[in-house]
Amino acid sequence: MKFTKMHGLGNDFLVIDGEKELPEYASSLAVKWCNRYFGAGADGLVFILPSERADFQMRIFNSDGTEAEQCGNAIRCVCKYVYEKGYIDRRKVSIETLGAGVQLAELKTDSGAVSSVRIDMGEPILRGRAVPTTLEASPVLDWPLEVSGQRFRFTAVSMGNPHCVIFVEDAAVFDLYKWGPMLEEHPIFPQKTNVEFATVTARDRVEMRVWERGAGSTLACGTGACATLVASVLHGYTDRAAWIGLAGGDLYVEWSETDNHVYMSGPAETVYEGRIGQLR
Ligand SMILES: N[C@H](CCC[C@H](N)C(=O)O)C(=O)O
Repeated sequence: MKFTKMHGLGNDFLVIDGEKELPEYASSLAVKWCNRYFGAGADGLVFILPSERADFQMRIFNSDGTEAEQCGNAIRCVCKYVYEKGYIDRRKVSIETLGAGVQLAELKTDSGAVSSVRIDMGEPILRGRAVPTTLEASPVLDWPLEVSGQRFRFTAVSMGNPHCVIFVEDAAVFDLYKWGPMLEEHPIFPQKTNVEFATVTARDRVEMRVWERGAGSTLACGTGACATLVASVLHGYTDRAAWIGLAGGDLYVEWSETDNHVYMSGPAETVYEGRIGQLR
């Protein structure tokens, strides 16, 4: 089976095109192919499929085989792919997702290649399933959480997929590998969660490092960047548009006051095309 290796700020994917419907073995294929030693290596496996509601449908599987409702960096890669393959001849494209509805994208091109994509990521869900119903009514933004003796306060924001945003002294040096896995699997998150550690450095800039549900530490997380901006605005730390600085680079995120939608802008790159599995 052929694939195209792509990434958004180093959050990398194997993109599969040409399937008419999701293969039933998609999950096990993700585990096998995303393995960085025994497979091609990636944070996720992405399928571009036909859609009756949008120009295309995107399905995304984490490297542990779990399917995610949405993926910000992958959706930018999908938009780049379909434009540069000539499937569309316009700079606007709609993508159906599993858990975030149909999302609209605007492409910026430079001599025929897509240089960056601006995605309407839809409305943030603030009382999402990441927060148990017992706490749902509370106006409190910061939820208390204790993990092996360490107390945290987090803001739960869903972008179709769950995010737990924690503001820390210095995200760039925070011990992601120690606390990320424990928070990802904490029972307070019935669907598990992506975990963002954030440090506000200006009204228009937040440094963020991410431990992703089903993928672990990645260089960037698009939905996580959106969740981080929303949490920062809710706390009054930043304006409604800011740069989110990630290990792999910067994303520009805006939370519109007019339509309450979150808009994420950033690059997408193609690395190579390959084929995996027995050639004969
Ligand atoms: N691990 C995420 C899916 C990928 C999201 C991330 N790579 C992005 O760019 O949004 C989850 O299980 O919700």
